[in-house]
Amino acid sequence: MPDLLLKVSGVSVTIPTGQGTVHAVDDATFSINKHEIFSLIGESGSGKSILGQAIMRLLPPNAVFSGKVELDGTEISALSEKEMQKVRGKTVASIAQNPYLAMNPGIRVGTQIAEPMQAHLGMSKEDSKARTFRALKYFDIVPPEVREREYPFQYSGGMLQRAMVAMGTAADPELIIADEPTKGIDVLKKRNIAAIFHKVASDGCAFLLITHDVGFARAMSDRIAVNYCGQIIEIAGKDVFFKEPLHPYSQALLDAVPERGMHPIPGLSPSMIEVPEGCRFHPRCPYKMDRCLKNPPVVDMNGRCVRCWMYA
Ligand SMILES: Nc1ncnc2c1ncn2[C@@H]1O[C@H](COP(=O)(O)OP(=O)(O)OP(=O)(O)O)[C@@H](O)[C@H]1O
Repeated sequence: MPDLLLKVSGVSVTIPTGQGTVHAVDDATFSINKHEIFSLIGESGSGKSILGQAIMRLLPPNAVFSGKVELDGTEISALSEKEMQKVRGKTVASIAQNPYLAMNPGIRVGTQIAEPMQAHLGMSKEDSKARTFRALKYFDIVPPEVREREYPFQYSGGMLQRAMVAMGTAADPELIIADEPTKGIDVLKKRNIAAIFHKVASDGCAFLLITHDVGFARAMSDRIAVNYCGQIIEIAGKDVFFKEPLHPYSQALLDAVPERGMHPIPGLSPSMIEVPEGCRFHPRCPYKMDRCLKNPPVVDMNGRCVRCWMYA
């Protein structure tokens, strides 16, 4: 039996806006095992980041959350903000999209990497400094005694990205949530990020990768979840998923990648405010049936899940 780390049960998030209520996440249910790399893929605006924020409890202040998130047996969705602050960084850490926004420009990089070690592991300044040196070397940020004293603007983009991973992993979290780690970076840097993540994962850390980069998800993951219009519509092991995606949206998403001819997905992405009735993909689905106007059940086939009437 794999060792369960994260269990997300029936999580929904709505965000009231002047234009109406955004149904950002609807009934998300999945789990991540220890040491597993789990990717959440899907079109831009489909609610992937909001789901990551819901797990970290870093939602916009007006967002309405329901459901349950358990991490290592603790229901973190029921913790007070003060208790959650201890969990953030220590058990679950996030790596943001943009290192230039995520790191404080006025604080030396070494100090920023050492901070979670002091806050979460109770390390002294000296011990955290020694460990920061080791982390900088580990992530090829050298020479550490020079780099440690530098500010973010003195780093190259790739180096800063690695420093951000060093910061995220500083307190040995069990789970890292990385939101679009390859956004806007070239192929070479993407390979670097993949290598770094594999290195961290081989040391025992699990990952929730949030990405619309299907190729990156394929190279990295053990399992894949596909998000469409706020709902997870398929979860499968990486190999079976890429060999035989079941949901018509998953099939269309894979056909849209360059290796498969870049066929555009027909129709427009639906509004997250006025979401389609029943199956949210039915207005664009080539296999649409009458019953697709009703909410499809999630069909579980030995751990492979698909939200589609064709398999019910
Ligand atoms: N603070 C907010 N207030 C209102 N709506 C928001 C807010 N943040 C996100 N949304 C909306 O929630 C929906 C989901 O957004 P989210 O950022 O999670 O999508 P995504 O799949 O991560 O997209 P991307 O890949 O472009 O980051 C979108 O319709 C977005 O406009």
